[in-house]
Amino acid sequence: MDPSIQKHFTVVDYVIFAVLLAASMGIGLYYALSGGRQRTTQEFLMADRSMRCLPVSLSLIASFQSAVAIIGVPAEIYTHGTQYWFIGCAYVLGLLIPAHVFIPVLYRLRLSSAYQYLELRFSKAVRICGTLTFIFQMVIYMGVCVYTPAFALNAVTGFELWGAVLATGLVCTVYTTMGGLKAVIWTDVFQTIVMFAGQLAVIVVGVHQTGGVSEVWRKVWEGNRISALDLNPDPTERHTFWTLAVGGVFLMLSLYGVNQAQVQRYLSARTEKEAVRSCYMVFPSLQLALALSCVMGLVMFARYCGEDPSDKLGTSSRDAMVIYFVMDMLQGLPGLPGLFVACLFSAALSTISSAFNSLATVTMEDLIKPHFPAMSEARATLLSKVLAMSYGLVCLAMAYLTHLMGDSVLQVALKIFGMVGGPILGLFCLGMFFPWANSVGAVTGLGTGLSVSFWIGIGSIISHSSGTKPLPPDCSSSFLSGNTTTVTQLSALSNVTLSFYSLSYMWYSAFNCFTVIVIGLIISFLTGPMKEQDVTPGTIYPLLGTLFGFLPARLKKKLCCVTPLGQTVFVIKVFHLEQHLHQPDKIFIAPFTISHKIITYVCKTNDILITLTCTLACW
Ligand SMILES: O=C(O)CCCC[C@@H]1SC[C@@H]2NC(=O)N[C@@H]21
Ligand code: NA
Repeated sequence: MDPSIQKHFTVVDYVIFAVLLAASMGIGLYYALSGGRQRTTQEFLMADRSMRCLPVSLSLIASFQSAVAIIGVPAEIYTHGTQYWFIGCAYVLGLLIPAHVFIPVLYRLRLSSAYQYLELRFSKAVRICGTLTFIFQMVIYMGVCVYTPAFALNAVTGFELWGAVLATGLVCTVYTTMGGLKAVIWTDVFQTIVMFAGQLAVIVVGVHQTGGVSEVWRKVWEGNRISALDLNPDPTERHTFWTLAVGGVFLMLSLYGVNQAQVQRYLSARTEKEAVRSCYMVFPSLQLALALSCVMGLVMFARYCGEDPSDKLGTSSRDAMVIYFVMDMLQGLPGLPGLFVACLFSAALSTISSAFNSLATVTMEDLIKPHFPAMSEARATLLSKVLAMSYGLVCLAMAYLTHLMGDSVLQVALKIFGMVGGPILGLFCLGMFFPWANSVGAVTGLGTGLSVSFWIGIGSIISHSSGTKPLPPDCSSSFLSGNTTTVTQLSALSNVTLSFYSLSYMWYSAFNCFTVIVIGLIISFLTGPMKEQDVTPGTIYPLLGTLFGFLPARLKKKLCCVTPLGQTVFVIKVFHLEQHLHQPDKIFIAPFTISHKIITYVCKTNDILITLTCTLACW
């Protein structure tokens, strides 16, 4: 780092940063000493299921909006243009489906851990697999979230790297351990406000110092950073409308539909309606968060016109460059650098605390309580606190692992979600939408999904086939070419495996989700599909019942009467004539809604009589 450009904090900045940490601790302490004083796991892990939709919705945003997005998205926009902004289109279905599919099923089962669903629907083994997969995903993700702000600060301000990591980790562990989910949710609310404030400050000052909005727009436009709608269907193309708006839906479902950190927030809402409303309220705030970080990237581009400050910064990472830009903008304004650092750490703390708390919850609910049913409430709560602490230490170790990953932090985080979150999403979809899926199919499907996802994920890192060359850095209009020769186009000439490895990481969630479902179904059919009566009521979401839901009432009435949570089944009963027992020895169940009338089609072959009966009513 060239000392002449090293940015330093004034006392005011340190004070603001310290105030942020103190405020978070204060909220944690308040909830440790008020209410039920966190004496029961219902309060510690589920906030007494008493939360209203506003704090829940702000906490839902905070959980997956960390320093990774605050730093990674501007770096992405600076390097590749605004194509990434199209991920905002994925937020529509990415929140509607959780609100109307996952929340109703999971809320009505009154769970504490999302993975209890897997035991109800499949078996304990499936639940354990789901829990362990979730723990693996969140521990790595937490490492990235702890490491990112510390690394970025160290790169620009010489801020002691591991000192910052320790400070963040410890503060977070303390208030999460003491205040439980209530403290985590209310600190998330406070930290989300600080996060937006910090980003806004940088944008306002940045635009002002770059010569005003029109000047910024001109440079950004001529620098070819406003990406057109890229409808290229090539799945190896890193960012296109399809990979972001469609692939992004599966990414959102894996986070906002079935991830324990979010499910726990839905379950902590007072009523199902409050939970659904909180999901709706996430939409505008998530769009705002996305817009702020994208605009920050554009302002940064207008400021530096894509020049590569690697030599000055001593690191080629665009992530560090974002901090350099911020310190450069806010340098002369005492307090603002401190505000941005507070914003960075707020984003990190709110994500890490959510991760800690959800990890402690699933470890208690899924791995410990089932083996120690007689454990006293006091001991269980104490153990939950010890778990939160130990996860804090594990994530510090994972922070170091991130140091080795090298990729842009946004890319690392999104890859983790795709590689591990995708298969978990597939497991839940297999359970909810396919009643005849069984436990063997579920476990095999998950195992296959994870193996394939790591094969692609690690393969892409080793073969360096992922990633598009950055856009030409120049601001002048001469670079309006825009057709960047991507690595993948070159690789198209090579054999299939390479292009298999160069599948865009934005398709990982969708691809892995479908792998789990397809393998899960095949194995289920081979090992004897589940029978209707064996499926726990309330664990199936009758897909077609809802798809038909939009039909006019008259037609719907004719098609199927509406009963709450009814199971709609299409039963195929196979009788072997010689037995004449009329005892079906095979029943296949599919969640089709054809009609509630009992229609029996009989087809006689030489020795088998098959009756198709469509029964019952739809959702
Ligand atoms: O910020 C992070 O820690 C992770 C990167 C963003 C995660 C995804 S991207 C789509 C969705 N929108 C968000 O704000 N977070 C998630
Ligand atoms: Na956060």
